[in-house]
Amino acid sequence: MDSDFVPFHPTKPERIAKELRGGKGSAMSAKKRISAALAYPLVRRLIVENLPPHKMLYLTGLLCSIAAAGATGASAWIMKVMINTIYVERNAAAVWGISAVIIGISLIKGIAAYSQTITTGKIRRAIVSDLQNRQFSRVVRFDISRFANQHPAKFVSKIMFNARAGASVILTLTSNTVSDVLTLISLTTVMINQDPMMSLISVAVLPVLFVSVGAITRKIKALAKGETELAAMVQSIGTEAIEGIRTIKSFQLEDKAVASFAKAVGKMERRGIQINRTSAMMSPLMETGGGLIIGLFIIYASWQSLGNGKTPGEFMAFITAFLFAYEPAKRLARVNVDIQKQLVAVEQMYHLIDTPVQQSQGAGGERLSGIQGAIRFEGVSFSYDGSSPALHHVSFDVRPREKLAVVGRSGAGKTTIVNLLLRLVEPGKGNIFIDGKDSAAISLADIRNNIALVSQDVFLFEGTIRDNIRDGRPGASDAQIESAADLAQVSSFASGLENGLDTLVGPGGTNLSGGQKQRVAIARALLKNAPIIIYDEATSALDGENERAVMDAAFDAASQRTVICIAHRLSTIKAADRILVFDAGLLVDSGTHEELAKRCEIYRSIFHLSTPEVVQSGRKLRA
Ligand SMILES: Nc1ncnc2c1ncn2[C@@H]1O[C@H](COP(=O)(O)OP(=O)(O)OP(=O)(O)O)[C@@H](O)[C@H]1O
Repeated sequence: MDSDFVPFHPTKPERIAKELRGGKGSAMSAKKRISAALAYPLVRRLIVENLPPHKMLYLTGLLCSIAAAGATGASAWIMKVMINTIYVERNAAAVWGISAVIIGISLIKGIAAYSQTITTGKIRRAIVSDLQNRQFSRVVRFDISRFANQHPAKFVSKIMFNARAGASVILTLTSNTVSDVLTLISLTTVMINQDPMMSLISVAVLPVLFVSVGAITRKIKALAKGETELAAMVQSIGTEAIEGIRTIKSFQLEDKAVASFAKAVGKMERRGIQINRTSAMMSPLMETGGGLIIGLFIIYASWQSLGNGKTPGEFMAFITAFLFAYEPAKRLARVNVDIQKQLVAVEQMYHLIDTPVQQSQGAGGERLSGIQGAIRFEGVSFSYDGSSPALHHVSFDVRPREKLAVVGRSGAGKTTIVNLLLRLVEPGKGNIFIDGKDSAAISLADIRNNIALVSQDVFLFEGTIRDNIRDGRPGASDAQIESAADLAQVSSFASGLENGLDTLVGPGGTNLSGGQKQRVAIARALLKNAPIIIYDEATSALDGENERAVMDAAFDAASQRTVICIAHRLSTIKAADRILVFDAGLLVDSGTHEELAKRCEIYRSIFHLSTPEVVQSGRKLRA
C-alpha cells in the first residue's frame, strides 16, 4: 500500500452481491466460529455487565424457579402416595386429601411460572434496550470510513439482532438453565428415592445421547454462521430499493429490484430450512433415547414388582418423575446449540461496542476558541482505498473571513477537502492547520464547534422546521431562529405553510422539496454562528433565482466568517474572493474568476460546458 494514503473501503454494490453469493472473502465466509475459549469470556462479560442492574428481579425469578422445581418434584412424588393409598390400599377417605394436595401443588407451580415469565420478560426487555442503545451510541461515533462498505440498514438490523441475541444468552444461562437444573435436581431426588438402580439405568443412556447431540450441535453452529448477515442483507437490499424508488421507477427497474430481493430472501430461506432440518434431528434422537430407557424400566420394574415386592406407586412415581424430567433435560442438551447461534451475534455486538471511536473524539486535544478562521493545507494527500489518491500533495491557505470557492470536475476531490477539514477522515500525509494549530492535535469537538457545514445530502430530523434550525445552536432564542430563517429564505416558503416554522417535517410531517430542505440546512448552519462555514453544493436543488437569493444572503450573513463554497453554478463562484481549481486530486490553479477565465484551461472547460457566460465578469458580493 502506498504509504501516502490511509485505507478507506468504498461502498460497492458488487461487494453486497458477493456477500449474497457467500463468495470467498465475503463477510460471511470470514466469520469465525465461537470456540469454547472465546465463548467463556463473552458469556462472562455479558452476564457481569448486564445482570447486576436487575438483581432484585433476578432474585425474584430465582425464588419462583425454586418453588416451581419443588412443586414439579412433589407432583411426581404424590403419584406414589395416590396409587398406593387409593388404588392399592383402597383407602377411599384419602381421596379428598390427596386431591387437595395435587390442586395445591399445581397452584404453586402455576403462580411460580406466571411470576417467572413476568420477571424474565422485564429483564429481557431492559437488557435488549440497553444493548441496543450501547451499540447505537458507539456506531454514531465511528469514523465515517466504517460506514463506507455497509449499508446503514445493515448496521441497524445488526444492532437489533445482536441485542436480542445478547439478552437470550443471558436469560438462557441464568434463568432457563438454572430453572431446568433445579427441576432436574428435584425430579432426580424423587427418582433416586424410589429406585436408585432404575435411576442409574436412565443416567447410563445419557452419554450416548449427548455425543449424538454434540455432533448435531457442531453442524448447526456451522450453518448459523452468517445467518445474521443474511438477515441484514435482506433488510439492506429492501431498504436500498425503497430509498432509490424514484430511480427504480424511472428506469423501470422494479423487476430487477424484486429479483435481487427475492434472491436474498431465498438464500435466507434455504439457510433457515437447513438449520431447522438439522435442529429437528434432535427430537427423534431424544425420543428414541427416552423410549429405550422406558422400555428398560418396564422390564426391570416388572421383575422388581413380581419378584421383589416393589409397589406400583413407587414405579408410577419414578416413571412420572422421568417423564417430567424429559423436557428440561432436552432443553439442557440443546443449551449449547441455542447459545452458539446467539454467540455469533454477541461477538459481533462486542466488536461494535469495542471498536474505538474516532481518535481524540470527546476528551483530549487542544482547545480552539475565539478563532479568526484561517485555514492552511500543507502537502495533504489522502486516499479512500489506500491506492488511488483522492487528493495529492495539496497546499493552500485561506485567510480569515475570506470567501473561497472550490471548483473542479466530478471526482476532483472537492468534498474530500471538506471531509479532511472536519476531520471526518484523517490525512494520509501532510497537515491541516486552523488558526495556526495543527488540526490533528485539536479536540474533535472543538473543530466541529467552529465549523458549520451545509452538505449536499441534507439531513433533517423528524420534528418542526424550527427544531431543525435550532439544532445549529441548541440555546438559540426564537428571534435568533427566525432571523436565520429569514436570511436563508426559509421564511418565504414557511409562511405559506399552515403552522409556519412550527410545521412538522420528516416521515410523519410535511415533506419539503429538496430546495426547501437545503434552505433549512443553511438556516441551521447560519444560526450556528461558527467562524468557518462550508457550503458543499448547498444550493444544488434550488432554481437559479432562489439559488442567487440564498447565496447572496448566505455570503452576506457570513461576512464575518471564513466561507468555503463548493459549487457548480458560476453565479455562486463569481461571488467568491478567490477560487481554487482542482483536477484529479491536484490543486491546479487559484485566483479570481477573471484571472482563471483568462488563464486556466480546466476552469474554462468546466464552465464552458455548462455556462457559456463564463467570460463575463462577475459581481463581487462582498469586498
Ligand atoms: N467513500 C468513498 N470511497 C471511496 N472512494 C471515494 C469515496 N468518496 C470519494 N471517493 C473518491 O475520491 C475521489 C474524490 O472524491 P470527492 O467526493 O472528493 O470528489 P468531488 O470533487 O467532491 O466530486 P463531486 O463533484 O462529484 O461531488 C473520487 O475519485 C471518488 O471516487
